[in-house]
Amino acid sequence: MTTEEKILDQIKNNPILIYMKGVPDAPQCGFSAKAVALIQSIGVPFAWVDVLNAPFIREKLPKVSKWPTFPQLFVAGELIGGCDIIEELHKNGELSGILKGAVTE
Ligand SMILES: N[C@@H](CCC(=O)N[C@@H](CS)C(=O)NCC(=O)O)C(=O)O
Ligand code: FES
Repeated sequence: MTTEEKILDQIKNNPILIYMKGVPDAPQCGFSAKAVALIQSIGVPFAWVDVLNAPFIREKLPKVSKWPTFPQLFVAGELIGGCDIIEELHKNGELSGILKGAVTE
């Protein structure tokens, strides 16, 4: 499997997936820490990939998703965005519905 195929596979098979730096219990960057904390605050199960531990994915994902930075949140196969967008969706009350909708699909 190529790195791109692996990425597409991960996105397809995990209804909520965050590519982040570090792991949810020990994020290695403030942006990833904030993003994952907001997702955790909704209380839905989610998958994660630590790009610091997956250098090929770190290199390839921005080309696949056309999003240059980490974190990157995918819900139901679609890119939602990074930390700023997750924060915005949390503030305007949309994050919960987006995440819960994906889990019960
Ligand atoms: N404003 C961005 C902040 C994220 C960001 O700037 N990430 C940088 C530093 S962690 C990044 O991923 N750079 C590319 C890399 O490290 O591979 C967001 O909303 O997610
Ligand atoms: S690792 Fe330095 S800003 Fe994210």
